[in-house]
Amino acid sequence: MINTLNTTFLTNDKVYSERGESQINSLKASYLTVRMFSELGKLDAIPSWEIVQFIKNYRDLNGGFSGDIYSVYSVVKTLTFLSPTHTSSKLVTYRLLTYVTLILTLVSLGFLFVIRGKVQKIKQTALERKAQTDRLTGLHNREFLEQRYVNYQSGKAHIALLLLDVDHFKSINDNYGHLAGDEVLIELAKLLSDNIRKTDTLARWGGEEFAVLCPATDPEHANIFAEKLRSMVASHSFSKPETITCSIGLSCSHHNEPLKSLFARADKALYESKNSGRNKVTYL
Ligand SMILES: Nc1nc2c(ncn2[C@@H]2O[C@H](COP(=O)(O)OP(=O)(O)OP(=O)(O)O)[C@@H](O)[C@H]2O)c(=O)[nH]1
Repeated sequence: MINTLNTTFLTNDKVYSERGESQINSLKASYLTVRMFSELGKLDAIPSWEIVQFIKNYRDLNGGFSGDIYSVYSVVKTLTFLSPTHTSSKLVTYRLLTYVTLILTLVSLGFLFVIRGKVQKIKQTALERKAQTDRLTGLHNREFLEQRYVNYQSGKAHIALLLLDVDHFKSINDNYGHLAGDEVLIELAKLLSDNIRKTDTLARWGGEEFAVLCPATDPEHANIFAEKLRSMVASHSFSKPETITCSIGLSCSHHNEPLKSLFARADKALYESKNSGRNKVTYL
């Protein structure tokens, strides 16, 4: 197209015009504008830089465009922008960008979904752990021990339950203060947890009372273990007061015995240990 224009409209004095002769800029401009519009369908075939270059040849002496040529230049620019190739390539780009954005959004959403699920699980686990943990000592609480008992019950072996209660704990509070009493409970919790098997479950049953569940433990070994704990507590050096003792009630489960009845015997045994002078182990 540019060659055609060149040969058709180039005048002797190298000025383009409507009729190939005119030196009037406005005529050149209007012709080129109309021509560009009519070529709109073919605009794809002409690289825009070629057209732009063509028009740039009309720079004035100072290197700028005269008003008319400048308007043609602008029209070409606009037409180039509106040309099907330009539009369609833009459309492809937009479409591509949309797909990429969509994929990125989906991936991000999926990622967020997974993260959210994990955070929720962590929160849930933390909540469950909190609900099953004694705040003062950090030991498991009664609810946790009850659940463990159900798990232990799957086997046929004995399960031993020890109830351990600090002797005269009220007098510790009275003589040394409630905080010192708390410290005794914390120290005792650590001492006990350091001296049970990994398979045993230690819990703070309430107040100054602790419980130990020992799976696969017959009465003979449960007695030996309870006695070991009792003497260990009695000989341990605590902060304030230095010495404390504890009484222990012990029972071993019969086949499929509910925790309630196992606990009732251990509690009765503990009561007997207290009544027979404390710092003792009783098995029932
Ligand atoms: N410091 C402290 N004291 C507690 C806590 N829980 C319960 N107690 C106290 O423990 C004391 C238990 O007293 P009692 O039930 O009379 O038993 P005891 O003085 O240990 O006497 P015996 O069990 O018969 O040897 C009460 O004074 C409770 O207030 C606790 O978390 N911290």
